[in-house]
Amino acid sequence: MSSQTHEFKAEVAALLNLVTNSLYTNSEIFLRELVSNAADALDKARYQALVDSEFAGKELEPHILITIDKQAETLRIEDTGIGMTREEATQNLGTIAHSGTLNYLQEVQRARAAGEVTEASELSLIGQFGVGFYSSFMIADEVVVNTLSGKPGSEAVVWRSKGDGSYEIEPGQRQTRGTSIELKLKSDAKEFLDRWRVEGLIKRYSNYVMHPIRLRVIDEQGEDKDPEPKQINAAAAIWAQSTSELEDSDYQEFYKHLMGGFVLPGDEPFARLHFSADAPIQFHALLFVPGRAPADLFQEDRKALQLYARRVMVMENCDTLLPQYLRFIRGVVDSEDLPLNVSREMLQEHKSLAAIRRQLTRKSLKLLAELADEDAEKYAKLWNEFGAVLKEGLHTDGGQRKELTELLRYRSIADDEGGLISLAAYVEAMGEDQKNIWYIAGPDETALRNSPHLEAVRAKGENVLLMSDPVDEWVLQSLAEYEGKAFRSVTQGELDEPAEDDDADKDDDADKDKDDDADKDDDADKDKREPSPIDPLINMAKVVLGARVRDVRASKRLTESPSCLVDPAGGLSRNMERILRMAQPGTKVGASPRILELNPDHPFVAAASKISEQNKDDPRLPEWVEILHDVAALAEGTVPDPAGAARRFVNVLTQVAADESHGSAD
Ligand SMILES: Nc1ncnc2c1ncn2[C@@H]1O[C@H](COP(=O)(O)OP(=O)(O)OP(=O)(O)O)[C@@H](O)[C@H]1O
Repeated sequence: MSSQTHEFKAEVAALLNLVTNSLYTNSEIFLRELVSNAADALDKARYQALVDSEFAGKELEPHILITIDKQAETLRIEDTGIGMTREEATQNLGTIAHSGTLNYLQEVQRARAAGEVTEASELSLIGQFGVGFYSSFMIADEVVVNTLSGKPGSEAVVWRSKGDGSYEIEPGQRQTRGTSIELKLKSDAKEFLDRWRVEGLIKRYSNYVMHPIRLRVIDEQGEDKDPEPKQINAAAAIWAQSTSELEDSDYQEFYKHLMGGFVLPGDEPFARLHFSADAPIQFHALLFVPGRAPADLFQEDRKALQLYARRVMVMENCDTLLPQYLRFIRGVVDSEDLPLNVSREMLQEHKSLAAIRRQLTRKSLKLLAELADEDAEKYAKLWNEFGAVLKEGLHTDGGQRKELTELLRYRSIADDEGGLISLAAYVEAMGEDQKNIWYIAGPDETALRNSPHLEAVRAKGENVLLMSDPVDEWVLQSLAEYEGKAFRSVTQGELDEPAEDDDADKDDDADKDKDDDADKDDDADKDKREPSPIDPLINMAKVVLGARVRDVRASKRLTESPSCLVDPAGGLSRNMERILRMAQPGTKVGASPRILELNPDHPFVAAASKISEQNKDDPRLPEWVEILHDVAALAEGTVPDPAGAARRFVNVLTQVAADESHGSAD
């Protein structure tokens, strides 16, 4: 087949434009990207040779050769990897493998224009996303790829492009399996013809690539200075070395390699776990808890642990080695006991992996628990990054519930600075009279801290956990109690009642039974209610508010505010309803009427009650009742009719002003 010219897909053209025009400050990353592609190709070849008996080039020694050609002013990165067929070259080098890459680049460009991105933060983002093959156009006027696939019957192809919107593809001459990528360096990129510059970059970014990387230099006269090119990377399986042989700096270097080459100051890992196991399965593991949550923590194709079998990488991202709720952990697992010549799908199912996973899970949780014990400050940072993910485990992994429960941390009203508290510390600080672990849940922590619902509990000197993470109440459904103390919401039921029926609390379905339960509890409440001095106002309020409230009653939880809205005991909390609606848009869950509680000791409530007692037809009463309802809704940010509420407030203020000017006129 002869030479053919193809246009790049639109997104590649856009990417190239961004790469050549915005990323010049970090142009050196191209070498790491190309070396990492070459290493991937070598891993793939090694694996393919094991599973496909027809695969060509089995005799080739896996390695990467970098050639600096000072005479031709080119840099070549060559591997004896899997190679590409014509179709693969068209597909892989003509389109963008990761859709996220383009979005990321656009974001960098936008943020740069707005002055929000520093060079360092951009570098760390590149490390996370990888700009890939196209980064070569940052430093090259032309890129020529010579490749031969190991697939039986493949023909060599040459792919070339100037990065200007099109590429050419034609038959090639390459005789051995693998790929060479030749870069015709731009005039301002001649620094990459310098041996020390290139060697330094390899040591910095690619030292732990598990294949030998060799460097060869051809001088200005075309003379080969290194007929036997020397290896410039360590290529060591650090995880298989004993901990006593390794220094902290070795781990730091390896972590950097694992994270794509960049770790910003302050983002160093929170903890690491390096161990080898012999029975029942032999394996080495080197795991890190990263110092910062990655951008892809909640994405399907996020980075996971690398799986090696006898030093051969068999899976770049093996997400079966740890449960989902530990998905933020990064590292390497290498086992002698895994079969190499099976498909990835079969490997994922292999029973050894389940055994490794059990050990890794147990040890990882222990590592976190130790960190929490030894360095509360560091653990608090870790919790802020990964707490939301860890909490998922309480729902999904009953076997580790105890360990996970001890890892939970909450902010609480006892600490205005936002410090975290464990459940153990909470229970430890409980007074003799306190029966429950109090919490308040809602979307906004500041609103929670200021909530009127806390008043009586706070006045008694009891602490309340603040739960502003959407998963918090879900977690409580699988927890229900800690050390025999039930979790109780300060916004639900009567505060001095014992904990409600657990079953009703645990059920997260807003089904009919649940509502019936809540009704039952509520009716029971009504029957045994003591008479209150504000009963006249309560009766009046029930008439004025009608179906908008489930009930009106005198409050035992308010000491300062005049009113608040509470959820019935045993029913779904307002926050939970909100979360269910978010999780299942269009569902009918929620907005069920709530209970209005009035504070008998508040002067406004007392005055309103006195008026209702003396003259239940007083024209001010309906508006005052509405105001008490408005104030309660306002405190939690759920006023149904803001304009109406504002009008009512102004009416009262106008009245106060009129009374005042009367008073001063007298
Ligand atoms: N040296 C090589 N040998 C064989 N295939 C290669 C080589 N270099 C690149 N490729 C192919 O081209 C594809 C695109 O490479 P590119 O670097 O753009 O993305 P990637 O490596 O898949 O992603 P990332 O760089 O984000 O990890 C690769 O997935 C691979 O299939």
